[in-house]
Amino acid sequence: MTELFNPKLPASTVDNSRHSDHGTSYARLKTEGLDTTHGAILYLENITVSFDGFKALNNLNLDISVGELRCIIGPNGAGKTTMMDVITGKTRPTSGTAFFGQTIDLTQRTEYEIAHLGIGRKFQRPTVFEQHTVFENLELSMKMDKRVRVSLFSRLTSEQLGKIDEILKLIRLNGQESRMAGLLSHGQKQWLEIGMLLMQEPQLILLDEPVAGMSDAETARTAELLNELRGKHSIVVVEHDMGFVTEIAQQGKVTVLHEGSVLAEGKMSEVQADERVIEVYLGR
Ligand SMILES: Nc1ncnc2c1ncn2[C@@H]1O[C@H](COP(=O)(O)OP(=O)(O)OP(=O)(O)O)[C@@H](O)[C@H]1O
Repeated sequence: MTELFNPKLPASTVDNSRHSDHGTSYARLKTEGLDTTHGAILYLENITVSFDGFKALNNLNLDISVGELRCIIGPNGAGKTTMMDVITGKTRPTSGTAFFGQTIDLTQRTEYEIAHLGIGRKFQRPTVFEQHTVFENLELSMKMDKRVRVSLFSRLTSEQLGKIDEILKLIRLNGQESRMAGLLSHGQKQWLEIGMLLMQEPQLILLDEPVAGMSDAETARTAELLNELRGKHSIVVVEHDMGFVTEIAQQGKVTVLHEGSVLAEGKMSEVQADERVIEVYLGR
């Protein structure tokens, strides 16, 4: 399910120029209303989550930089989903801090507030409005973003239409805008949902196993899509498909979780060569 948000920002922080002087509107790396002076958008420090004494996360530390595309891998039960749940406020850590920018402690915010602050999460299974067209799905996402001053029944401006058009191209659904979303393939629904997230211009995007269940061709296209978003958004991807992770990680950092902690972190080639990672996850 996509979590929709509508950041409650003072009008002065809303950048109305973003559609005009930066080319593509989705191509704008924004940290509106967020203090990222030290370059990080997310800092998890010593996060522990105990379920009846069992530590799903155990002193987890993680920093994500503004504009980074970080892949998180690790065996089943390593704590990847629990980590995403802590970031989005679904699970409260037993101890530790989770900062969004320099000043916002996510552990003190509700799930609803966190979504409104601009952290967008896409769960593994796609949830689109099946009875609506592709175009309407994107339109509805934009209209649910309260920063955009339109009602559900108002007409779209040419700028808004342009933005939908850009996103349609990015998610490879241009030419399919009149199709019912329910008729799309699994992969196309996933892309549409990513497009719906992008319509809301999130500050941080969390993707949970985006290529699970996709065909090889769809997986390859999803890698292309994420590579196009590289440097334009701050993105955390949890994924088990190592071919896909290699494609999107490129020279960036990959974090390996194991038993609730970071086991290894570095370039994909480095973590793939790490004996401990081979032992617990990748195999010989
Ligand atoms: N609500 C809960 N109550 C008790 N234990 C839980 C709860 N949620 C998660 N766990 C346990 O915490 C550990 C971490 O689970 P988590 O789902 O975060 O792992 P994961 O890395 O996402 O695994 P997968 O790759 O299979 O999705 C697992 O052992 C899981 O059984």
